[in-house]
Amino acid sequence: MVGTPLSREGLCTMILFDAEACDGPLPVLTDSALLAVLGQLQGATVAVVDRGLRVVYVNASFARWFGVPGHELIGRRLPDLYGAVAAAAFRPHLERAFTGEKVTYQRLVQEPGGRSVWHTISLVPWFSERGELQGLISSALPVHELQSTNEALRDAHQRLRAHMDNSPLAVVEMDADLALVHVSSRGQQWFGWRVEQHAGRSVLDLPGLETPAGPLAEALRRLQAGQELQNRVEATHRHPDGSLFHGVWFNSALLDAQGRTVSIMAQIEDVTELVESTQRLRDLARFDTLTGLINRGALMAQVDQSLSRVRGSPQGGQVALLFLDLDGFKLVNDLHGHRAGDEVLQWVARRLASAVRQTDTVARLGGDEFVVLLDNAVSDAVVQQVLSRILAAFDDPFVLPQGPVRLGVSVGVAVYPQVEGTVDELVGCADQAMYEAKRAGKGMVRYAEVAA
Ligand SMILES: Nc1nc2c(ncn2[C@@H]2O[C@H](COP(=O)(O)OP(=O)(O)OP(=O)(O)O)[C@@H](O)[C@H]2O)c(=O)[nH]1
Repeated sequence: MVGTPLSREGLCTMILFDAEACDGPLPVLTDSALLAVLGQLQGATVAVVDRGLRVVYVNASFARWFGVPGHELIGRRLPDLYGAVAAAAFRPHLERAFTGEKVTYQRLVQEPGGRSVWHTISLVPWFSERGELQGLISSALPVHELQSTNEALRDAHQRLRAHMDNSPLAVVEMDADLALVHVSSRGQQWFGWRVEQHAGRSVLDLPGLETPAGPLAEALRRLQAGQELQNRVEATHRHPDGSLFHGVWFNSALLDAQGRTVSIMAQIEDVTELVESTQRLRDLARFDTLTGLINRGALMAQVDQSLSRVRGSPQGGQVALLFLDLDGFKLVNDLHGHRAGDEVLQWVARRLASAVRQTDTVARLGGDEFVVLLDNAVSDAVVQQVLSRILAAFDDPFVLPQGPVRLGVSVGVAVYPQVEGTVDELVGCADQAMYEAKRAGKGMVRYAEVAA
């Protein structure tokens, strides 16, 4: 059939199926491509127009659409049939098709019953055997279901994206290789990631992750490997302005029918405030708020560790506890007020911290009581040296706005293993020795008694 001119009879035979369209004068169409195209258009609403947009062929469906016998449409111009508004809407498509391009577009069409239905409109250029453009074949097929489904999907997608962007969490979507696919606006803000800029790069290689090789990488790897469907992990990040933030990543994997991970979504919650307040609480539990030195509880834990280390070490070693109580401190409060007393305690803390070695520990037990713990390279000579520096730290007066204040200190010393016992016993021995120093006249140093 290809290449055979289509005769009036041939076309009429074809149009016999479209009885309404067939009566009346018919043009002779002479293109095999036209025949081929028309043959494939079963179920479609079809019209053929010449270069002047005059109708040369319509099928029954097209005639039904206009509610007139087909022959009444032959010779009429499309713009006249459809009206100016509709014609203006499809003119650009016609113009493209007249350049020789096959054009497909979708249009909401009012059906004869009044129902609006989405149609796919195809405009196929119709060429003569000599390659001259004769006109266009227009076909319309209803695609309502597909279109509605697409619209519903697009709506759902847009709603989901809007939810993602409104969420207080940052949402990051990755493919199975952890390459960035989508990042919500909050994620863009927190991490500085842009899909246009970072698409295809593994999230673990992007800027802003402080712990890329740590637990986060491991959690994502378990999802990639299909070992878990969801997990939760904490990680520390940096905002584009350089400030730190702590995030909890709630990750989930999407699997295909074969059970392979195809997508990973992370929803990240900013828990910086929580982490910082927990840290503050921990600090409060460990540190003395007035002086910033560690407190009694933290000191006891540290002495315990030091004793365990020395006891467990084949080389052994010494641990020295220097128990300090200020002499006549109550008078500072009484003379200058509690606030001045606080200031002196802060000064004492600073002077003690600079009197000891870097590896030594200074703690405030409460009131005017301090403990210095020496647990590293301790010898009798070292204890002596540190003691004399501590005593020297009280040589100079503490200068308050109210005037200079002179203070002394009494010190009790307990050195393990010369003094044996539990942490409490050791600290108790140093405390007892400090009382001996007080009794001996203050400003003195006394060693705890060594068990016979
Ligand atoms: N300013 C201030 N005073 C405190 C604080 N804690 C305890 N004190 C006071 O410190 C004093 C400690 O009492 P003592 O050790 O008996 O007083 P002291 O004058 O040093 O007596 P001696 O040790 O015998 O020389 C008390 O007056 C407490 O009220 C504090 O945090 N700030």
